[in-house]
Amino acid sequence: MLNLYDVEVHSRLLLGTARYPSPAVLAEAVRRSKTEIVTVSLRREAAGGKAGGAFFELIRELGVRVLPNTAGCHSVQEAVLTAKMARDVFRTDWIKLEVIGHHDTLQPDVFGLVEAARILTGEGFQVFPYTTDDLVVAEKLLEAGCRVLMPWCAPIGSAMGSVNPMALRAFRAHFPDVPLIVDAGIGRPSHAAAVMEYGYDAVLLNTAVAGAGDPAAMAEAFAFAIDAGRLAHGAVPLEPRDMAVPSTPVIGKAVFS
Ligand SMILES: CC(=O)[C@@H](O)[C@H](O)COP(=O)(O)O
Repeated sequence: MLNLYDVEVHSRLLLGTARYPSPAVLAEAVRRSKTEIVTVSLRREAAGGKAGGAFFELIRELGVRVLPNTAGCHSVQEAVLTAKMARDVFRTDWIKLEVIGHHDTLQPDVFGLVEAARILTGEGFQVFPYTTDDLVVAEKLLEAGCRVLMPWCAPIGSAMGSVNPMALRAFRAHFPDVPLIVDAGIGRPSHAAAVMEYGYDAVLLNTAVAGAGDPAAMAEAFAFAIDAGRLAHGAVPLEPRDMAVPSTPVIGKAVFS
């Protein structure tokens, strides 16, 4: 079981709800992913006016927990205001906090992120910060009151998978007791399995499912991969070696003799 701010969930896949070909496909992807948590961009959907209302209704009907996000916010003020609106709309203290700092990479503005996290935790929010793999920033986020961290593995929507596996492993090792969710940049189920093998607690992804040829089938594939990665981590995988090691060490002997 995964414990996030005292809420226990079975599924270790958190799914984004943007860019699906249709609401029906989104609903089917959510069902086949077996996710218990979806993230929703309040700014993007609210910008649709009436359509935004219908979308929020659809999300409520999915029967999963909502993690509203501040996607598209580029300043502390915008992110804090969006979080407060999201709390009213979805009646939850959970907020996935994004403060975007760079137009090309959509890299978080980590200074603004820490500031916004401090303000929001002070107002009773339970903050899921989308951050880089920088350990110092992560420490500051914990000091600001975050009890979950969400490091990226590659830029949002890039589908690259982990571009710096060493940093992600160090991040995991540095915060053994903090729930860690890899967020953004996952492109394939194998990428998700890899970060779960590093010992991450969960994965949040959107583009890789919404943009797939068959989003619902891909959602299910991710669910299997995440479970496989988790199982493999618990089974303690071998470390790679430089040299060959014979897998059949004793030559000429009968099996088990
Ligand atoms: C939906 C959402 O929250 C994204 O901002 C998130 O970071 C996912 O990124 P990918 O689309 O790369 O999976």
